[in-house]
Amino acid sequence: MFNKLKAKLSGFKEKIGAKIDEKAVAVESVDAADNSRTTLVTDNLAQEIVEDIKIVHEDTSIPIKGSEGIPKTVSDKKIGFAQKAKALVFEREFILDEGDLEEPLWELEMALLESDIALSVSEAIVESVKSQLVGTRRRIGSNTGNIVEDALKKAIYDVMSANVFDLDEYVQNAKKPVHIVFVGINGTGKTTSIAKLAKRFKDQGLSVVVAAGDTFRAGAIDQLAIHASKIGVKIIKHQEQGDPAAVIYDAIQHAKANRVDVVLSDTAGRMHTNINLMEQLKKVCRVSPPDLLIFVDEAVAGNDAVERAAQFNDAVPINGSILTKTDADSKGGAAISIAYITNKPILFLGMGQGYDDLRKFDPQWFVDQLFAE
Ligand SMILES: Nc1nc2c(ncn2[C@@H]2O[C@H](COP(=O)(O)OP(=O)(O)OP(=O)(O)O)[C@@H](O)[C@H]2O)c(=O)[nH]1
Repeated sequence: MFNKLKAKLSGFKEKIGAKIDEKAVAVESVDAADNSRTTLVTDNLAQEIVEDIKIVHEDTSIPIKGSEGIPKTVSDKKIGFAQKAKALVFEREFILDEGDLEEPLWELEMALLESDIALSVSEAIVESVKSQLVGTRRRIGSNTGNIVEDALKKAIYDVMSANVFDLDEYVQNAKKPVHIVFVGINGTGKTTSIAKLAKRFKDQGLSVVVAAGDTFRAGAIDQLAIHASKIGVKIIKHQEQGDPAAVIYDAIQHAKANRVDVVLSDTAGRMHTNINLMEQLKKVCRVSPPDLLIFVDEAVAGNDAVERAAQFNDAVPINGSILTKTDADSKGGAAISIAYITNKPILFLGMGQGYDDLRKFDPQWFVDQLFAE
């Protein structure tokens, strides 16, 4: 899971960590020499100091009094050097500037884009890492790996955690029956996700009915019926090509009459551009207004899934997304981008074909996975 992205993040961590270490060494050598500035400075040592100053000078954009050019005499060197050392090192700390991070941050952005993370999301992550690292005082000898990892974790967590929403809690507390409609294109795992959620709610002690609202695709009704019988929940179905609004209406009536807690309505796969099917979906929502409309797509589709979610959200506002097939996803781009782009939470991740392979989305868990050994 997310192997390619993990490798890229780890590469970035090492690269930027090396940069920080390089700077710490340069600053530290200036610091060390500063402590001995009252001793006699030999020509060799003076040369070393000049080199140190060059490194520090190149490595920082902090304006330092007297830093223009390399001093010419040994005593000039001593004075210039002492001023620089004071400005850069304070109680064995040093400051990272933008120049230190420019190249690795550029590489980070490229790596994020290659991982199918949407452009605006990649930019937000890079900006966050930059603002966390640039201008901050770093203790010489502190663990650079941790510094970088913490910054990356926070940046990724922040873009993923828009409007986190607990569906279990919502369903437990909502007025019954709770009606949830599932939308998305064909073959992404919509029906399987409905079956997984039906089992989840049943395991939580709730009664569930599923509505076979995909009357469009041959075999879709049977597919849902097989799931329903395996899980042991009731299905309401009509004939193929029937009116989905009528099927779903019947499911709601059944739930009300029999005090069923949750109605999960399947719908035919469609794009937001499919006018007839979108009109059909609007009719379903008019006849039996859903409490929640959930968009389902596959994580492996990367940017395509994110774009579809955004387009769907514009056409028929969704309440959140389920991303399926994350077990087969090496890039992680859709999972990282979708909440930020739609401003609606990811609710669950599909992580396999079994009914229990559904994980409640937790941005902290996700971020930890990205940095797990
Ligand atoms: N590996 C993996 N496979 C999944 C996951 N979720 C669903 N699948 C598989 O994806 C395939 C398509 O799933 P369906 O549930 O039939 O897809 P759908 O979106 O309902 O498709 P339509 O009925 O055509 O609308 C099936 O073979 C599922 O077993 C998942 O999280 N991981």
